[in-house]
Amino acid sequence: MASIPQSKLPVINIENMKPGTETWLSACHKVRHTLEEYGCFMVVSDGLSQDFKKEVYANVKTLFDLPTETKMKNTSPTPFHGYLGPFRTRQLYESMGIEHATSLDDVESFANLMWPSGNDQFSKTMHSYANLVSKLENLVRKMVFESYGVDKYHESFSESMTFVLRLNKYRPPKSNETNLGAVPHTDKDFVTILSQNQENGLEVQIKDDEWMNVEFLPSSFVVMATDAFMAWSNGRIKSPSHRVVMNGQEDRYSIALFSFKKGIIEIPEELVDEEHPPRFKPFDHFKFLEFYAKDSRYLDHRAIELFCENN
Ligand SMILES: O=C(O)CCC(=O)C(=O)O
Ligand SMILES: [Fe+2]
Repeated sequence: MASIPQSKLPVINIENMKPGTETWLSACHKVRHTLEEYGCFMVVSDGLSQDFKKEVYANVKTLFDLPTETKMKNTSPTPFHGYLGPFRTRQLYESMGIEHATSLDDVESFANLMWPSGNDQFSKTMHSYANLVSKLENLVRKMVFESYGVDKYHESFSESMTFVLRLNKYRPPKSNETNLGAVPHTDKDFVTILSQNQENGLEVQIKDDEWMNVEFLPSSFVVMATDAFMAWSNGRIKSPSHRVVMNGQEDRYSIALFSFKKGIIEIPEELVDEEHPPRFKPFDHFKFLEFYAKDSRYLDHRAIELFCENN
């Protein structure tokens, strides 16, 4: 079991390992056990150099500096995939979505919407970022599948994955405003991978009444499990509740890569037995997202429970 120093997210090294080696297998188990216990961990990645990160966040800031009516052109038929302006439960928040961000054409289409003659630098940078992070997403899933002995499903699962890159901005609160940038919630994609500029604010609920302040290390990402990943694992993996609290005086920017599976997610038969009867019926991931967009009565894991019960 991963042991963690008091109030620090576990940091796991998952890069530069050869599948099949003992180091690899032991890392796979560590990833799985940490996701079962905490639902999230931190990865320090060679790919996120200080220079690259600066370039990524400079581009994100340029994007948010555009007029609101331009940003509102970022629309999508899929819920939570386009522009989100500040709203009642997220007054400090503004967010944009780049769908299929691992395809350069799609990032360019997004940039063409935002800037009349496109923005090559933005497109190249965000596309490289999306590729780096989607590789990490793939690796995390592979490690968990392998640790559960269901690696044979990994490849076909990966072929059905699609990614949206969500760029977030949180402004500091005015004196009469709440400092809650994002209310407590669990994520509805499959694996979330987060980074931030230098401003902290993410908090993860470790126990009922205990919120852990996440301090991102340089070059780090936070890997977070979700309701869909929890359901796939028949309830073994934790979908941690998290929130954003703005204590600083500077704008906070973060980027979330959300992965979604096109089609049905079902519990592998290997994770079902007499002691572990299936807790979730097979479900269509995007239909779950549509359901959640219409019925957001529960922001936490109860949403997937309700959806699977009634579909
Ligand atoms: O900004 C962050 O660090 C977290 C964002 C988040 O939780 C989300 O977009 O679901
Ligand atoms: Fe989230």
